[in-house]
Amino acid sequence: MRICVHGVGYVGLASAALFAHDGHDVVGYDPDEETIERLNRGEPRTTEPEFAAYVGDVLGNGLEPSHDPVVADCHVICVPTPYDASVGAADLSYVEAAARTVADLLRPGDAVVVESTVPPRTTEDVVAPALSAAGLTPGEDVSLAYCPETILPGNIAHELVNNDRIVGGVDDESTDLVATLFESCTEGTVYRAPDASTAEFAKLAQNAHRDVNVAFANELARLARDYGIDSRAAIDLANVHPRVDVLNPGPGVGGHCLPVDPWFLGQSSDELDLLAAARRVNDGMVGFVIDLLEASLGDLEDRRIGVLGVAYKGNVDDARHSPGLRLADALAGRDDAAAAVRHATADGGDGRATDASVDVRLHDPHVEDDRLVSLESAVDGADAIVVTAGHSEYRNVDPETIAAATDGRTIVDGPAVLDADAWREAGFDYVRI
Ligand SMILES: NC(=O)C1=CN([C@@H]2O[C@H](COP(=O)(O)OP(=O)(O)OC[C@H]3O[C@@H](n4cnc5c(N)ncnc54)[C@H](O)[C@@H]3O)[C@@H](O)[C@H]2O)C=CC1
Ligand SMILES: CC(=O)N[C@@H]1[C@@H](OP(=O)(O)OP(=O)(O)OC[C@H]2O[C@@H](n3ccc(=O)[nH]c3=O)[C@H](O)[C@@H]2O)O[C@H](C(=O)O)[C@@H](O)[C@@H]1O
Repeated sequence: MRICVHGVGYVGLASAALFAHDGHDVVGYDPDEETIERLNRGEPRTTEPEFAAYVGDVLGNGLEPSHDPVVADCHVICVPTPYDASVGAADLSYVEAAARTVADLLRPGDAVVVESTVPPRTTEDVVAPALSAAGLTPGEDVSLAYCPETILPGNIAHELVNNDRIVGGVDDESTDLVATLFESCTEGTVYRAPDASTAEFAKLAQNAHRDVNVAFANELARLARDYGIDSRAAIDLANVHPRVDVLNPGPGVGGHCLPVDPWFLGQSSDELDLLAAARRVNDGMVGFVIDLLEASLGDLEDRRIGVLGVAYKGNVDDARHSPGLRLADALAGRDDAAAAVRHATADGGDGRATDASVDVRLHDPHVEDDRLVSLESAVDGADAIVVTAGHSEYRNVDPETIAAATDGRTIVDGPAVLDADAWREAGFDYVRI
């Protein structure tokens, strides 16, 4: 089958490679020139060697990167779906643009799959009408189904092939056709949803579930501090119960999925309550880190703080909705950060931005960003260091070497990746969430 994947970022490239490995003739279309050039050079944008090898096996050999979309038996839409906080809704402009592109290429009998994460009813109410505008009706002339992607950045090569899938079409024939396509290329079970909207809802429910569960761990961490208890020790003990599985607290929930998907779920409903509270708890962790810094340093005015890790979590290169960047903005007292934190706490949460102007130095070994400096510069003369992403590189940093460079002796270990004893022995006030 000839398949055209629209958008070859993190998700589209993975899907395109999956289809190519199954023997399909795949074109990976992206309007971003650099993305296509990188692929043409055989340099996919990933920090995961296994996934790079998986893509490398098919690049130019079943998977052709392209600046132009092409006629195909199946079109797969993997474009961005950011959250537009100014209007409190998903920005579906990329999905709409991709659907219009597909509409111009569609032939009777072709199939269209939406993989982008979208609010419930998007496939039915946004994609289907855009496709129909060019004359072919989904469910009658062409197939249309929603099949969410569930790969975990950090473990893409494994999850791409092994995760179960959900497929929901605008009619049974669409569901069957797309489910059969995925059954052929994956090892997991492919579940048929009653319709596209149920599949969209289920995807969002998965991410909202994780967001709420991280919020639970984060709230326990804040409670534990008030009792002078190490939250991680308490959580480990709580987890010995066979039906309890508390996640890890940390400096906040980042990435472009968990922080936005609960809002997608509540976009056309007034019922969002627990999920909104969880969002406030997770966004408020930046304020909690500032509390920890103040407890150790006192007033933060004119302090120098090294923030290590601006990726949204350990060992990835993606800095979207990064807790590290939000902390840096809040410490520097930037207006946009203050506004974001106020937004998160509008209902009385306790995240906050400082009024102080702090000299923040950012470091990350995986992310490309002009604001980043070397590790040496990030810690040089620092009053405190905060680890905000649990990259493997930070585990091996020698506390004695850092102590020789810093002015202060405060370290806040957000994801708890450091050797507490070693840092304490080097004279640091070691604090973990
Ligand atoms: N990154 C992840 O781990 C996961 C992401 N998702 C969802 O998948 C979707 C895509 O996310 P990512 O791959 O992370 O985004 P991304 O930003 O890495 O990639 C999206 C690509 O789409 C391209 N694009 C933009 N407009 C286009 C158009 N009209 N036609 C064709 N291509 C276009 C962009 O140039 C970009 O390369 C989002 O809805 C996201 O929520 C779902 C599961 C996992
Ligand atoms: C339900 C679920 O596990 N969804 C996954 C999630 O990927 P993502 O990398 O965003 O998830 P993650 O590893 O939980 O990390 C999200 C954020 O939550 C934080 N986090 C995570 C787990 C934890 O115990 N504590 C914690 O603080 C991370 O540090 C990070 O900032 O969202 C992806 C997506 O939809 O984009 C999805 O494909 C993935 O399967």
